[in-house]
Amino acid sequence: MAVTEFIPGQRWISNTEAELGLGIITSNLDRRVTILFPAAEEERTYATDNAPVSRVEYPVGESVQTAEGVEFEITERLEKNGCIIYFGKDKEGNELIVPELELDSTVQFNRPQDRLFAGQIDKLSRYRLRLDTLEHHHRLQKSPAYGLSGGRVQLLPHQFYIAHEVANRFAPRVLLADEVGLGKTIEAGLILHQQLISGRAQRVLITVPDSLVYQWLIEMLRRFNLRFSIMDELRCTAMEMSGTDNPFESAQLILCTQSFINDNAERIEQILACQWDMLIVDEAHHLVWSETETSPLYRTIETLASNIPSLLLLTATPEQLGIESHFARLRLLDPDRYSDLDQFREEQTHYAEVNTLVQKLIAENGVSLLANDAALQAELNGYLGEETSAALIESAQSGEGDIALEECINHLLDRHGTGRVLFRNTRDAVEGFPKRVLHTYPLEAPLQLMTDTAEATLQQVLQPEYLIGEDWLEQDPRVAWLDNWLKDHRLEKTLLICASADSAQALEEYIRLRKGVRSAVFHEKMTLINRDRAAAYFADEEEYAQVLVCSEIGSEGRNFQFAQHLIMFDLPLNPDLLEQRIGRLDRIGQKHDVQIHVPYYENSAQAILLRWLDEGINAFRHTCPAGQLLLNQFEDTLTSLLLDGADEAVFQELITTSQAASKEILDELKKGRDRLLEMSSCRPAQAEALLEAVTEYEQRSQLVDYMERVFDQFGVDQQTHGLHSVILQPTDQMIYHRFPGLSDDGCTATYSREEALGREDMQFLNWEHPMVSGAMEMITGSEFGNTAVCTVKLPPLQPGTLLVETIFVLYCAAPRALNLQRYQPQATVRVLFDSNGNNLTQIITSEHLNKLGERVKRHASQNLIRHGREQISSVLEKAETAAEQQQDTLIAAALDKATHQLDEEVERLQALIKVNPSIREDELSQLLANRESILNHLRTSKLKMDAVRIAVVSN
Ligand SMILES: Nc1ncnc2c1ncn2[C@@H]1O[C@H](COP(=O)(O)OP(=O)(O)OP(=O)(O)O)[C@@H](O)[C@H]1O
Repeated sequence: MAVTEFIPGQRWISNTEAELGLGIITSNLDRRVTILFPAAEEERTYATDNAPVSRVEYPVGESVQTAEGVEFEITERLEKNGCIIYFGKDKEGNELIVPELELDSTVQFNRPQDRLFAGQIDKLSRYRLRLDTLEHHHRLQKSPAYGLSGGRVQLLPHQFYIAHEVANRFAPRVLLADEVGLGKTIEAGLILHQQLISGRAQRVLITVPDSLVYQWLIEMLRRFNLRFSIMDELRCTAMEMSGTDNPFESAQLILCTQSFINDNAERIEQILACQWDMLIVDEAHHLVWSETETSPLYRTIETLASNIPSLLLLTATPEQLGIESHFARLRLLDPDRYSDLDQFREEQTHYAEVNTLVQKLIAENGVSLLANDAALQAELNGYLGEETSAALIESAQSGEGDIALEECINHLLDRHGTGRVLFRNTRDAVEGFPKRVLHTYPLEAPLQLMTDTAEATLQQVLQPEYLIGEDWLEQDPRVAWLDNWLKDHRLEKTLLICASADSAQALEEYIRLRKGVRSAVFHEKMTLINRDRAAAYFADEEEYAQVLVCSEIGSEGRNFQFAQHLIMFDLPLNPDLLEQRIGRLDRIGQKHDVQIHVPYYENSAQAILLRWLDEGINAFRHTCPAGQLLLNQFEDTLTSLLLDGADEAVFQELITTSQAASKEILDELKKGRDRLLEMSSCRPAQAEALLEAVTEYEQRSQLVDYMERVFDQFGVDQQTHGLHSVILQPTDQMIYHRFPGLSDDGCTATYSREEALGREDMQFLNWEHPMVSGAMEMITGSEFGNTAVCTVKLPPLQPGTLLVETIFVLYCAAPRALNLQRYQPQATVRVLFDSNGNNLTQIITSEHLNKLGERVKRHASQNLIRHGREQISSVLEKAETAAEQQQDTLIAAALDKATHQLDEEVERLQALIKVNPSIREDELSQLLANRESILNHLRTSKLKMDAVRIAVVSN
């Protein structure tokens, strides 16, 4: 660039820092030019021969503003001493004379045409990246897997089915009740992630038992890239002392323990003062409720639940505290629907009838029954109404039996199942779990216990260390047995659970200090940090504790599936607690059979309980969904046997009747609610289709290609690390100071889900990772790559012809949560005209230009644009007109798709509401309101020019 071109008073704009606004040349001395940017109050000095700036000259007809904010349209321009004087008229028709020095400095050149004429021309590679970004963005938003594929998790059908079912609702309120260890935390994470990504939720509160707070923190971060802030009394007080009014306002995602908020009026008030979108409560079986008494924790959660739109309750053992508490948790989800306990009890009995019908349809001759069996058809009428069932029967009769059958079952499950509020997958339905093997070790009872235990309490007989007295560690044969067992299994990680924290503490101290065992302890009386330290020591792969001694409640919900041995130092009376214990090891990720070891005294209460749990109700080797019901039924007989000693005949009778009752209840559950529940918790065909959509959505090779270009353009250094992984490092050449999701130290990242599952030290790069979505947002939300100039050799065209390619997007200022893109038929509208006004859109494609287009140096491009400005402007006008002609068709197509989909959803919900009381009225009104809002916004969409590429035909 010639030195003389910079003249003080001229207006220029920075090519690399457009956000500085319009600059003024203040000096041009010694081959250095200084530019003041008044809007940003910044000054820059550049070498005159390579200053990254462009001259700004407005053409006649353009509307601009003076520094005082007066808008005027330019009618004439005059150049004087290298600077321009603009003449124009303001809105009132007053004439103005404005030297360019007095123009508004805050202008931003974001529109592609403005940038183009301001000489801000991007590289061709950036232009192409912008267009690809728009396409990817649109494809992702339209996919049914949108929001669900970002987690570092295995693609398990039962989890994705639930997540998809729930995440697509507005303000979902559900109870996630999969059996222990099937991944409720992951399901909640998937739902949460989807709601956050789609903009349906922004502020989330998770509350969990003390022992799980860090586990949740880590799971959310490493699996879903969600960074929660832990809030506790100390942190709140510290924040308040440093001037924060309400500590809960300080973050969007907050995690706290249930003990912290329990009955804590002041903190609850602060929580309620914030606007939350979602509340997640883990181990929700702690929320105790009966018709006569409500626990403080229940009341606390009830207060929050009635103020927060979306609610996820998680428990593996929903009926652990009885049907009342189960009912009460459902009541938290929907107080209107669950208002009467007796009615609820009654309803439970009807599930069997629906299930019988479903089972008939599932049977081999289901299609023929549907088509021909008058009795079944009459029954169907009763459940689905005349219209629906007639249509189904007719399609079954006209050869579309399989489709009709599937639809019929779906309708029945939808309308008469429990699936709307309650999801429960069982191990029987989810494959791939290892076996459970029980080892029992009869021991001789210590002398004290052989004599007088008549006055003993139930707790004492079940935890006999309380009977033995202070020196139990020396006297208790279970301790000696443990010592020997650990010696024989030195290399095996073992989890030991006993009921009480005190016993756990004493036992661990004893085996560590007296017996030299590498051990750690974990119970509710420890600080959270120490608990997590102990768990980490146990989990360590090299320097690990051989045994982790846990109390009952302390270990609830924890992940210890890397261990294979579980010692039950005592046994809980409640089979659900037994299941919780086994569930620490028997969880997703367990690679071996689970070995359960139970040392017990012969002829003691423990021996009785062991046999009842094993022989009577088969609770060790298999999950026992009937556990609570069986305990209710037999608790009196069982406890009197435990306290008074075994009368063999009575005991045998107990075992036999328990077996029979267990079988009966299981059969009943299979016939009724549980079978329906299981079917509506995961419909395999839909789950499979969803996982296919997730795999399709992932398109790993496209992502690799896309991100390589992104990193390259943004100046992030990438080195190949492995077959699917890269090392990413920020550099001094980055075009912005920071790259989203990339820390100053850089990171290693893999594109492979399989590798990411095994290598937690690596980031899992997928379309929803913050680095990828952040980069996409940076590109589409800014002017990045929205102008380009190239030359092309296209022999039939006259050399010198200008080709103007314009890209439009259908734009609408709507809340993100409405996700309007999914209804739009295409990502962009492309129009291409030559300078003679010929529409060549169909003849010269983007691919042609991408392939044949050759780079033009910046200075030459700027000159070209300056000289061709008039021609280009008139072509751009034509392009806008041509695009506008498509606008109505596009909007109509979007409206059509949205109406079709939303009407279907509304109809489904309306039909459901008539027969299934689990649908909340507000769900329907919310859906209707959203439908309205989506359609209204779509109607106001406008095509907006997003990018321009000028190609000059060369010879
Ligand atoms: N899809 C998945 N991919 C990888 N790991 C998973 C997946 N689902 C679950 N896991 C792992 O399996 C274990 C059990 O999952 P999770 O803690 O979510 O189960 P849960 O049902 O909440 O258990 P609990 O009933 O004990 O509370 C965890 O270690 C979790 O990380």
